[in-house]
Amino acid sequence: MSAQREMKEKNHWHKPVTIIITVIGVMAIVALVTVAVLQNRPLSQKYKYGIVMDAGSSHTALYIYAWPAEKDNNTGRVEQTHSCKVKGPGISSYASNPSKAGESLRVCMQEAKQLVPANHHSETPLYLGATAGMRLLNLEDSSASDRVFHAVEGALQKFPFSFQGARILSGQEEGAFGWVTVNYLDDRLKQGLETKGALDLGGASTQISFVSDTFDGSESPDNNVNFRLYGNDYNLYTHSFLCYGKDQALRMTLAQQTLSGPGSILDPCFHRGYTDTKNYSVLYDSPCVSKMKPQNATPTFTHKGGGDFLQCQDVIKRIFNFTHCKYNQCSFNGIFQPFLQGQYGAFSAYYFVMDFLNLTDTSIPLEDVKEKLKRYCATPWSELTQQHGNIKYLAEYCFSGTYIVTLLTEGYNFTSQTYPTIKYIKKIKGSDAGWTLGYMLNLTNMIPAEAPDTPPLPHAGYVSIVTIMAILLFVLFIVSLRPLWPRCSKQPHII
Ligand SMILES: O=P(O)(O)OP(=O)(O)OP(=O)(O)OC[C@H]1O[C@@H](n2cnc3c(O)ncnc32)[C@H](O)[C@@H]1O
Ligand SMILES: [Ca+2]
Repeated sequence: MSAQREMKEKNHWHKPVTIIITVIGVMAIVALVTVAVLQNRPLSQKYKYGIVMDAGSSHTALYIYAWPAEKDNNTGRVEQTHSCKVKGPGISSYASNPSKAGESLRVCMQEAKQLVPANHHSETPLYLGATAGMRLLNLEDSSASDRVFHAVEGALQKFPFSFQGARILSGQEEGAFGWVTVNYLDDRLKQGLETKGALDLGGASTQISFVSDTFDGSESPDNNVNFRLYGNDYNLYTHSFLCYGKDQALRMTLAQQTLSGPGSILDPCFHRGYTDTKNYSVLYDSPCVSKMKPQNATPTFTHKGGGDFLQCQDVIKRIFNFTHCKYNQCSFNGIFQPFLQGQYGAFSAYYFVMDFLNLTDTSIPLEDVKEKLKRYCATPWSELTQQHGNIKYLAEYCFSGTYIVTLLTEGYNFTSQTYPTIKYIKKIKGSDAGWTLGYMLNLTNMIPAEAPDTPPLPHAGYVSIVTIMAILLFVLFIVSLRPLWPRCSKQPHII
């Protein structure tokens, strides 16, 4: 028993001072880890919002974007949380009744008011950007375009957002911001990866934008946009072809076939059995074709389908001018274009049309794409309407598919080899491909010119290291108390 008492006396762990030191040590380490972790934890996710209205030639769409409030500068963080398609045509169609243009936006704006939290309304920027439809109206009748903008601005100002104005984007801006959107959503900008080109086919204009090593801007400064994003310089080639969106291209193709003012035409881009009566004054009511209007023609003509892909390609080719090029190389209409390079994302009507035709898979060889189009165009109109009902755009898909293939190959010089570099896309990571996101990122300065400083460690790594170090310190502390440990080996044997 005396040996047991002696052992208890030698066991310093039972000394109050040792117990106090150990407890304080443990508390200090727990406090250290807690403070370090809490101090550096990511702040609670508060969001900021931005709204962009895309006033296109064929329709207007509203997009709501949201991003974590404390991380404006981090790429890939801004996401589209909602989109709303405005009912009715594009705002340029309201030239003779501008107040209706403003009214048409109301439903989508009400939706935005519901979806953006009320306490964020006044700090949420709202932009409206108009593209080729308003560009054409502005060319045709600038005071009519001013009246439309006036009505639209009046309607948007009535909402509680921070309205930043409505304006026409230049073709350059439209092309460049489409490229920014695609590469931002793909996370290529921040990581300094090779960028993707952007192909946008609208109703009234079409844009091509890409980075090419052979292009430094000197040959054609009008087609050059320079960006410095996240510490990388980009020399972007971009061009917007006004009148080469699919609706205006269809007008031009029809105009090509009615130059002499015939009473009827057999259009190879429409299906056999298709027939419609069209008004000359309606067809030629656009600056893209107004100069070609035949004199002394009857008011209407009969538009009949011939259903022939190859002939359709021939009439489409006639709207492209390949005769002059003052540069080393051109796409068409004497416009400079450097060598194609890298991958391309093709969106808007490129996607709608190729999706309908089941041709979004670009691993299908270009020759097979043409063969499928040939068969599709040769399908009688009655068979198509039986199969699909009377859906919108049905009559136009033969033209549109043929136009896309012709624009890409004859216009932009894509070949059978380079065709697979194109991907037909609608959305990237949940956000629509288009110029709107790039436009907002630019106007809110959300993409910095220089790469932002990032903490050397992500939060999880930081927490792990602090915890491991604290445990290590604790173990060392315990080991350092070794002289105070009970000496088990010298314990007297109890017999
Ligand atoms: O860029 P701009 O030229 O101003 O025109 P937009 O912005 O109005 O043009 P969109 O990309 O919205 O649409 C391009 C064209 O595709 C048409 N379109 C929309 N949905 C379609 C679908 O499902 N199938 C075929 N065409 C479609 C639309 O009417 C336009 O003619
Ligand atoms: Ca558009």
